[in-house]
Amino acid sequence: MDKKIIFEVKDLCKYYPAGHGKMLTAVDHVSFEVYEGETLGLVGESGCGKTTCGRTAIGLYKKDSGKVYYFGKDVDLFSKNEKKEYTKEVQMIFQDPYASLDSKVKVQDIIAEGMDIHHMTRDKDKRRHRVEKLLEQVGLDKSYLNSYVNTFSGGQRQRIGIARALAVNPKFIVCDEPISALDVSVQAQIVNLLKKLQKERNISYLFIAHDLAMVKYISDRIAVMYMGSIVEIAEAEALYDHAYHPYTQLLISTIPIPDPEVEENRKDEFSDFGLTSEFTCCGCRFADRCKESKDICYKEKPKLKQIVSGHFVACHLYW
Ligand SMILES: Nc1ncnc2c1ncn2[C@@H]1O[C@H](COP(=O)(O)OP(=O)(O)OP(=O)(O)O)[C@@H](O)[C@H]1O
Repeated sequence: MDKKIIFEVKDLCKYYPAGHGKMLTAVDHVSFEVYEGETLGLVGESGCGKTTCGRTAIGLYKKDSGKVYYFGKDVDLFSKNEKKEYTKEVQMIFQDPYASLDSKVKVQDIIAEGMDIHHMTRDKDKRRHRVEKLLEQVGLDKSYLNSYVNTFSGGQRQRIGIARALAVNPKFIVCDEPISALDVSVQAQIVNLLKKLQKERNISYLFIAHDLAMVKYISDRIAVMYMGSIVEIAEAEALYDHAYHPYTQLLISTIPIPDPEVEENRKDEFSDFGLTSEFTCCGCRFADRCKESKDICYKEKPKLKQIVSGHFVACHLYW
């Protein structure tokens, strides 16, 4: 059976003013699709544009160019009602559960915020009952209803953030590094909760992360981002078994191995590349860091092309 695409971006671009009349290309002609019920991981180093990409894709930031389709329909052509439905069905879970939840607002009002905005119920008992159910679904006691989050741990706060997103029955959630601000001991719990909820509700996720081990665990497919562009996209297993792009290979090689000797040698290997954020106006942005770069890599930006079924790579080494 064919998988259904629920969300798609084509040639998405986002620029930021960078002073002296210059613009920073944070998202550079990015295209991807998200299937119903799947998790698409989006990985890359800090500052490569993951957050900007996620936020621009769902309209939290205004795009400079490109198209976004939801269930095949161009979101720019939505009617007022379709737009309302879209903003209900597409939600976001934020990186920092301390900054994203107002500590002066009661838990039940935080969770019910979207329900109130979308007038989902005017009946106070029904509203409370629904919030209690959501608290249970995210693994919190319903007695927290009238509490404030300032006494909560990071993990508990993130569960509230998840309940808030779930309250409006979303079909697609952008999870922006939802575990990176949490203790390692609770990270797996939150990821497992997201997996459980996805199974129960057939939600699709765009899961933004820089922890490759965790993203492999949660994702069906993974897109690798480097300086604003997607350089490789494939099924999670395929990407880790056989990464084609030299940048993906480098990223995978930096996943920690619990052996101090191996780690020491690998540190040297990684530092050879040197972290550069210089802008290459044409050509592949990874060329300066790539051990295998050729002339063409400095002249022409490589296009994302399918190398084997379902596995796309933007690299001149293969064409
Ligand atoms: N509001 C803004 N104005 C100007 N530049 C910005 C703004 N927001 C982000 N940037 C820049 O855009 C680039 C991409 O940032 P973004 O936060 O999207 O990356 P990221 O991959 O999500 O990073 P991180 O993992 O650290 O959150 C960075 O160079 C960042 O400094």
